[in-house]
Amino acid sequence: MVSISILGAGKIGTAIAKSIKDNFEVIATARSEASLKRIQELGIASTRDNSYAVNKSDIVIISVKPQHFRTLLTEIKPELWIGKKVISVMAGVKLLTLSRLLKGATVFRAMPNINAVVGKATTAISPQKDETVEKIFLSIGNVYWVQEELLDAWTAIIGSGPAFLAEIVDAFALGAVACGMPRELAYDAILDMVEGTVSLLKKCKTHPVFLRDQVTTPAGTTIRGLMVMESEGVKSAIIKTVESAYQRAVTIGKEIDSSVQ
Ligand SMILES: NC(=O)C1=CN([C@@H]2O[C@H](COP(=O)(O)OP(=O)(O)OC[C@H]3O[C@@H](n4cnc5c(N)ncnc54)[C@H](O)[C@@H]3O)[C@@H](O)[C@H]2O)C=CC1
Ligand SMILES: O=C(O)[C@@H]1CCC=N1
Repeated sequence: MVSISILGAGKIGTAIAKSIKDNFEVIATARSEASLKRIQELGIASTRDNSYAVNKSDIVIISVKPQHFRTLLTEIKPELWIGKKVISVMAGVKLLTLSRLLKGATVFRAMPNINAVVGKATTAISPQKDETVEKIFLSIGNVYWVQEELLDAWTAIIGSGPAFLAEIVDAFALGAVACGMPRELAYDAILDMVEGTVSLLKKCKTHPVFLRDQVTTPAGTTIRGLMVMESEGVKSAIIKTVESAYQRAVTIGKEIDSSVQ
């Protein structure tokens, strides 16, 4: 069985570990006693020793925060990278930086999202297709092989996107409460509505603007809401939200890269 180590089993690392543990031999690393125990309770081997984990595995997934990457590397003997496939899910960190630091390894950069927790992640991977790497990420959802140039944008839209959508869902719920709807009912109904809208957009391959126009009855309710969205700059705010997250991914990449020159 192919063995995989997951270095830094936090939110994303643990979601990946849980999904692949039946098809791969998995060992996950963490720093605190509580995290090590939490991983063990999921039926996954765990250790604090990153060198030991890398040494034991064919494939390594790096899922610490970019800011913790350098420290992590100091804990691993450089010769251990030779011959390994190493997949980084860290935001921003470039393939060039990875191959500079992980000499002798074949490096991949993947960007999943938190929907991995329910097997519905949407992951982009670079640089080129590898069956085992693809199998790992198919365990948590859909996989797209893309050019590395797209990964920072992917991070901003697909990686961070669940957080932005969660904010929008919450805003809908607050609106519902403002109109007198009980909060719990509002959340349930809003999530149903979001799911249904997504199905409609996907199934009919409908352009979002066409769907909007189908809902918008002349002199009806929707146009009044759309007028407020327009005057409050909601669309523009969302475009800027994504762009700002993208810029941060680019900056993280530069910061990590310059720290290893
Ligand atoms: N949370 C998300 O939705 C997504 C996160 N990512 C990326 O995944 C990475 C992890 O993000 P999260 O899981 O959200 O963060 P997290 O903070 O939940 O997980 C990181 C874990 O690594 C551990 N860690 C740090 N240094 C370590 C070391 N030297 N040895 C062992 N463990 C160590 C931390 O204690 C923590 O548990 C980041 O680089 C982020 O950019 C990518 C896609 C989505
Ligand atoms: O916020 C972050 O930096 C990470 C990357 C994508 C989602 N979470």
